[in-house]
Amino acid sequence: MMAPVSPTLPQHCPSPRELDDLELLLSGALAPRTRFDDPRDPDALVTLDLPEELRGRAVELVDPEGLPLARVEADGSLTSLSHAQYGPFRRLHLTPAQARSSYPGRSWIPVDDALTTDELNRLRHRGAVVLLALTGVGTPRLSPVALVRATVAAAKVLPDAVVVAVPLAAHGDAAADARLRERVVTTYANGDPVWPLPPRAVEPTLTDFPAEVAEVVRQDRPAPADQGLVLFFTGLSGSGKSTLARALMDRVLEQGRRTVTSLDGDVVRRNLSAGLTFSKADRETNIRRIGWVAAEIARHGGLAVCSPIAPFAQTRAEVREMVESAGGAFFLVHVATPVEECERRDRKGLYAKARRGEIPEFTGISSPYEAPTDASVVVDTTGRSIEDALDDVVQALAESGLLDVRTSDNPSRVEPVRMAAAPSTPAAPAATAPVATEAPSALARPQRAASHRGGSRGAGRLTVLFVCTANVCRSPFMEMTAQSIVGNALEFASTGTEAKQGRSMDPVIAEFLPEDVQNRRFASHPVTAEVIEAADLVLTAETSHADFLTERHPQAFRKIFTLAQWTETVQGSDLGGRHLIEWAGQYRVPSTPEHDISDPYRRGRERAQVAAARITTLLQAGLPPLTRD
Ligand SMILES: Nc1ncnc2c1ncn2[C@@H]1O[C@H](COP(=O)(O)OS(=O)(=O)O)[C@@H](OP(=O)(O)O)[C@H]1O
Ligand SMILES: Nc1ncnc2c1ncn2[C@@H]1O[C@H](COP(=O)(O)OP(=O)(O)O)[C@@H](O)[C@H]1O
Repeated sequence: MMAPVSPTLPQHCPSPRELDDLELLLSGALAPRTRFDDPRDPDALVTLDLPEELRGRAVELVDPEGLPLARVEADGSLTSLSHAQYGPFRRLHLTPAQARSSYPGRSWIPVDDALTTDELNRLRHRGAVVLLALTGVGTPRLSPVALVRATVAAAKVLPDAVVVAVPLAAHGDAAADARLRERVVTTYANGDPVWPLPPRAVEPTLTDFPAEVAEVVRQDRPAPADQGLVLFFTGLSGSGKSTLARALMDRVLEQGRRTVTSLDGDVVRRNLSAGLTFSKADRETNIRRIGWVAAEIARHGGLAVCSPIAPFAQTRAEVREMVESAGGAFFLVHVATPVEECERRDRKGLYAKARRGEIPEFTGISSPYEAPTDASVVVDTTGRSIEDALDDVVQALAESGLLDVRTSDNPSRVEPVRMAAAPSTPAAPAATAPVATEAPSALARPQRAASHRGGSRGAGRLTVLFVCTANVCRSPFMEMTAQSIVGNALEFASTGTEAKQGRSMDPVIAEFLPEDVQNRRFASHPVTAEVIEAADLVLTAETSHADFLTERHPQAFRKIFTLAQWTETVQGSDLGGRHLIEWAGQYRVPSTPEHDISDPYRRGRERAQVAAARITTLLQAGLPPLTRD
């Protein structure tokens, strides 16, 4: 009997294990148990863990999508509200009663792994059989869906076999789970013979299965290098998580074998976790969100690189669990740079603020960081170059068999460049990284078929792309002023994150263009992946433009700066051209709100004049170094 859905009851989504148990309780497969925490459950296995505030109350149990499944009373008794309608192989999920009426008089074979050719040969002599695929959380060595697929494939090899799927979960007590399994199988067989397969002496290999079964097993257990993978960097602010994560992503992208999704702490907080604070609860929510997204990426065989602080061991463990249950591998990198070094770097000035009490709950100062005990690799970046520290991660990854991005055979690898001139921050990397004595090697550059706006790329000439919002005011002003400053030494283009095609330049700011470029024709262009790819350097008006581009074109992040950030970064460097861009990509000063050139469009002549003057000053300082060899 189905009870009507009650809108007034509090709802609760049970864990995957509890959902499996619920299905079997409602189907009668766990008889004599009819409820969670049933006194007739001698092993107290089938339990329901309700949140404190719901205990002792009637509650509606819902599936992860909110479909009400059952009502559980204060005494634990259950009333079915609806049955799960979908899910792979749902048609094979029969209740014991349905199975009995559909398949009387057959032999029952409990199955919890793909069946080998030998095992199937034994079953050939059993006549009509039901292969009872026990697919619950934590039981099969294959994923639940793959177990059913493998069992269906195996049934086709037999003369007369059908498949019934039962989500019999494991509860963490091997002996009690074995008793429960026997009981469930007996309930299904209902007096018909049960033929368990004998235990295996050795683990089968792919050649031990019939071809169709082997194919299912192969797909479900990909080689480590083909598995979904989550690289999770954890450590204090300023420890080097983002730097190492980015450098690693570069390696992956250079290889071109895999795509990669970046879930950087700062970027996630501006998007997925916008509005969250740094309280313990909000940090946990933040990390769980990252974990959820990363696990979904891993589920589809992708690679996610996460770099939040993630200070709590329990939440990191939850992420590991999410990723592993999605079939992915979880590789934890502890960037263990001590707080003293992070504070000395203080790239964002946050430690100083935290010391002054201006930032409450700052990790490492006034909020805890629980160092992992389960890291796959631990890297202290103090006094080491980025490449050197990265090598620890790369080596450990290669040894794990999960990902090999070693580059000894890769001629395009750029060795660390000279660091004679560090950016103006006191925590300049020159202080922590050894100075390489050799001259920087030339960058190997991919051949590009198309160049922006049809302009042919001159021999070795660098292309600088300017970006603002609509490509009618700040970025065209940058493009034309840049041409006036350095002439043909560099190639320039501009675009906008929300630009339309073919709009002309704002006449108000155009008034302030240098004379030699006044009255040039201009038409706006929306940004495209090709435009970003074709540029050697991308300079934006505001941080938001740089973020916009970096999030959509993560492989280009090294060459994307705000104009003011670029100019500040390269001041004092004696490098030039491509080497300068490469160096700045590694050692940029952090972008700050003060770097933004705010939009003067339609805000009057005076604002336009201020913006024009600032852009001109920045270009005069930031472009000439690019023309050096
Ligand atoms: N109170 C406090 N504690 C720690 N960090 C703070 C805080 N307030 C702001 N920030 C800045 O936020 C970045 C850390 O965000 P995360 O999302 O990685 O933190 S957490 O994992 O949720 O704990 C961190 O960036 P990273 O330096 O990249 O780690 C800081 O710049
Ligand atoms: N060996 C190294 N590995 C990583 N970062 C380093 C290293 N040496 C110096 N640094 C500097 O330390 C800072 C680390 O900042 P960041 O990567 O943003 O840290 P986090 O993401 O952990 O906050 C950067 O300025 C980086 O250039």
